[in-house]
Amino acid sequence: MSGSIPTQERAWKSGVAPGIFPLVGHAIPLFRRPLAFLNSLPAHGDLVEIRLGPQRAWLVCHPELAHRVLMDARTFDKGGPQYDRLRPLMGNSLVTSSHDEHRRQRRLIQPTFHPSRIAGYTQVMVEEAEAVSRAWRPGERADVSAAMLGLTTRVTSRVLFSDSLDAATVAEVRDCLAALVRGLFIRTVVPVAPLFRIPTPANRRYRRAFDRLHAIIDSVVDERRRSRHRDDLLGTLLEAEKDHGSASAVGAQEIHDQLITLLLTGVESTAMCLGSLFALLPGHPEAERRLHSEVDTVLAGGRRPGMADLPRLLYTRSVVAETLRTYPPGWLFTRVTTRDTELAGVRIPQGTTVLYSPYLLHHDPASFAEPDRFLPDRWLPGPAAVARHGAMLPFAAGSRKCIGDTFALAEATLAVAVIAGRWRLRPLPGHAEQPRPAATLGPRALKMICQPRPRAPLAEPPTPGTRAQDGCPAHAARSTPAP
Ligand code: HEM
Repeated sequence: MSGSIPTQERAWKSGVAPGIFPLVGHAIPLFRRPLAFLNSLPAHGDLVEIRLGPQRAWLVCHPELAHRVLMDARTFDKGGPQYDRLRPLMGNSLVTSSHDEHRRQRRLIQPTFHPSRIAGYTQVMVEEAEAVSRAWRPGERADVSAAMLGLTTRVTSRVLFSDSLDAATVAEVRDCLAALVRGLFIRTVVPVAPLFRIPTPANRRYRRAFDRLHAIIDSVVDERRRSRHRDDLLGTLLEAEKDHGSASAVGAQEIHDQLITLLLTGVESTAMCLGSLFALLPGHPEAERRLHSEVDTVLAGGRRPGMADLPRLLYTRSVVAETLRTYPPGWLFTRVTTRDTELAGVRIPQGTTVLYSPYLLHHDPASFAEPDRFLPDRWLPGPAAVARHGAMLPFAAGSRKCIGDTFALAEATLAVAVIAGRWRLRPLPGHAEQPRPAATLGPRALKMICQPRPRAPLAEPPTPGTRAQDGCPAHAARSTPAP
C-alpha cells in the first residue's frame, strides 16, 4: 500500500518497504545489507513502513520529517527496540531517559561539554594522539581500529574521571565496547528477547563484556569516593549527590549510569569516525594531498596543535565533516510515540516505533549531489557548499542533540592533524576494509601500513570559513539546550 497525502504544506508520500518475512520482518536485509536497504527506502516514500521482527515501525526518509521527529521530543520520545536494549546497559541516563526526566539530567551534565570547557581538554586530546603516533614504526602493520578506540577511550576517561584507568583497563574497556556494540545491533533488529537468553558463545561474550564494564565503573567510583575531589564529571556528579532532597540531587545508581553512558557514547562514535577517515583517505589522493599540505602549513615545523588552530585547520575539518556525512557513526536511531499523532499525513498510534537514519539522509541525491563521492569541498565556503537544509545530521538535532558534538569535532580534528602530520597510512595490499554497521557504523578491524611522511613544502593557509557557528557544517543542526 502506498499513497500521496496532501497536507497543508506539501504532498507527502508514504509507502511500505517490500520483502517482509513472517516473524523476522525486514531483519534479514537490515542485518545483512543494512546500508543498501536504507538507501532503497526513499523510492517508497517520504515515510516508509518497515517491520522490526514482528513489530510495525515507520522510517522517515525526508530531512523535514526527521526534524519534526527530533524537534518534538515529547511526542517522539526515546524508546523503541534500540533504547529498550540500551536501558539494561545504561540504566536511566542522559541517552536513555524519557523527555520529562531528560531536562534535569542535561542541565547537570551540560557544563562539562560547554564549548568554553573544550579548550581545557585539547591538551589531553593532543597528548593521546601523539602517543598513538609515537608508538607506530615505519613499515608497521598497525591495527588502526584498535589504536583509535584506545585513543578515544583514554581521552574520554581522562576528561570524565581524570586519570583513573590504567593501560590494562583501557584495553579491557576497548574490548568490552567492541563486544557490546555488535550485540546491541542484532538485539535491535531482531527484538525477540528469549533468543538472547540462549547460552550461545555470542550471547555469553555479550554478557561477559556487560558485567565487566559495570564492574570497571563501580571500581572507578569507589576509588574516587576514597580519594580527594577533582574537577571533572565524576566530581560534579559526586557533589550533586550531596544535595540530598533537592530536585537536582542524584543517587549512586545514576552516577554509575551516567558514567557508563558517557564512556560508551564518547569512545565509540569518535573512534569510528577516525577509522572511517583513515580508511577513506588512500582512495582519495587529492583530498589526502590537500590535508597533508594544510597540516604542514598550519603546524609548520611539526608544532603541537591547540584550540586556536582549529579554525585554521579548515580543510582538515572538511575532511572530518565529509567522513561524518559518508559514514555517520550513529546511522540508525529509534523513537517511540507517547501519544497518537500524525506524520506525513499518516496516523501514527501511541506506542509506535519511528526511526530516523543519518546514513539514509546523507546519501539522498535530493540533498547531496553525487552522494556516493567523497568530496570534502562540499564543506568549504563557496559554490560547492550546497546541501538541502537540515539533511546533514551526524549529531541529530533538538533537545536530544549529541552533548559531545563540539568535543568530538575537536578531538577528531586534532587527532587527524597530529597523525597525518607524521604518517601516511596505506591499505594492506588486496584488502579493502568496509565500514561495518552494528550499533555504530565504521571499520572494526582496520589494519594499515605506516609510511613516515616527508614534510611537504609550505603553502598559504586557507581562509577560515564562516558557515555554521564555528565554520563546521556538522554542527549546523539546531539544538534546543535545556533551559
Ligand atoms: C563523532 C562522534 C559522535 C557522533 C557522530 C555522535 C552522534 C550522536 C547522535 C546522532 C546522538 C543522538 C542520538 C539519538 O537521536 O537517539 C548523540 C547523542 C549523544 N551523544 Fe554523541 N556522538 C559523538 C560523540 C560523542 C561524544 C564524544 C560524547 C561524550 C563524551 C557523546 C555523548 C552523547 C550523549 C550523552 C548523547 C545523548 C544526548 C541527550 O539525549 O541529551 N557523543 N550522539
